[in-house]
Amino acid sequence: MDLKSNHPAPVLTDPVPISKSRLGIHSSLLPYSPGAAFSSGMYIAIPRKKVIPSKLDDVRASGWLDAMKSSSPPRKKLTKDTSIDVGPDDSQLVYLSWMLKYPSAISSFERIMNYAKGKRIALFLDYDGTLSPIVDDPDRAFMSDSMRTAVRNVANYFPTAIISGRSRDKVHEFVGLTELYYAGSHGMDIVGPVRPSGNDDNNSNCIRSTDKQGKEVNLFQPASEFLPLIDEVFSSLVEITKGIEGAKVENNKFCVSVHYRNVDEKNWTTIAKSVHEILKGHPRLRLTHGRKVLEVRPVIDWDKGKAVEFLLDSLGLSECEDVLPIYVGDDRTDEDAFKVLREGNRGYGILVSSVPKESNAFYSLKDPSEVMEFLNSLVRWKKSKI
Ligand SMILES: O=P(O)(O)OC[C@H]1O[C@H](O[C@H]2O[C@H](CO)[C@@H](O)[C@H](O)[C@H]2O)[C@H](O)[C@@H](O)[C@@H]1O
Repeated sequence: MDLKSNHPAPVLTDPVPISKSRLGIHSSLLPYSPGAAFSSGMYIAIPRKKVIPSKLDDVRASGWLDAMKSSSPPRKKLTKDTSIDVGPDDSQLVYLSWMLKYPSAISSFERIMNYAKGKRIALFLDYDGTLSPIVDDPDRAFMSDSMRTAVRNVANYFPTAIISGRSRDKVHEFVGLTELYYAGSHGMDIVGPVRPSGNDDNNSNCIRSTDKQGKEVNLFQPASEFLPLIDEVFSSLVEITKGIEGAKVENNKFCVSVHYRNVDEKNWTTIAKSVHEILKGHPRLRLTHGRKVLEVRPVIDWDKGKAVEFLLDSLGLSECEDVLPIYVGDDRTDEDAFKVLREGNRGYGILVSSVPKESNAFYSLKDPSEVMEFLNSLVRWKKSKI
């Protein structure tokens, strides 16, 4: 295998993801990595700030527990930028008012397609909660056959990539299609096309390889040096949480998920404390919050937004006025991608949510069944143009 790519290397920075700043976790509570710990020269050193204290009170003070509680549809709903308590009768009204800000991508379909006229659409899809419904057992989050058909059809007409927090192998196994590109571990493990220009690469994290079908691809793993550490931390987390009923630790290759969906709420503090204990010994790792899951990942400046940029570049679609990227996702980690599209005024983020949430997305869809409807509409629209 020879080394190819000219994508810029990730730079280690002070990571304050949207999710954290929104959740009240101050950046100084996140672990930092001393630059000296990195060997590849890819990273810019930043000074180590605060060491996270280990006391249980600090787990609470850092906002972890609040974040854990808010990681499932809460009784508190958001109207505009305000949190208020509402009764069940009001919830529909609140949802409708939220949809004024994030209109349905189905009812706005014509408008989106008017904007897409003359443009090439590139599609990016999250997996859990977007293509498959959220279920209690992460190993059984299967997508339906009809969704698979919809994704296959859409990938026949538009360059399409799945960008998931899961390991790339796992999400590929769940989706089971060869027509698309896959990015696992929140974009830290990408198999993308060999760039059309065939440009050579001086980035050691990008490797020219072949996929299972024998097609030439680029494998990009910006956190490859973290692999042994992630394995070690995975084992420690399995060990430290094994007495907590319902806890499940998932190895996602370049990140680790600690699930608490099936843990009694009275034990969430114990879960938080366990993860906190592990993280405080590993300043090169940080925490993000997902849907009833704590995710431990390397401190590198790489996320789903960067993965979208990388894939657009690999597809020869970056810096093109006539390209319209659309990203569909449901999770806090998808906000990084929504933000990239919104800030660059480049394309549309579509948030999948049945409850009001502040987001960097432009549009919304209620659930995976609406995602499927949207994908089918895209295919019908494209066919009508041919
Ligand atoms: O980026 P994604 O594809 O959305 O992956 C994010 C996490 O999804 C999975 O967990 C979530 O879905 C599970 C199955 O429905 C659910 O049980 C869990 O509570 C959710 O957090 C996956 O298991 C994680 O590893 C991913 O990081």
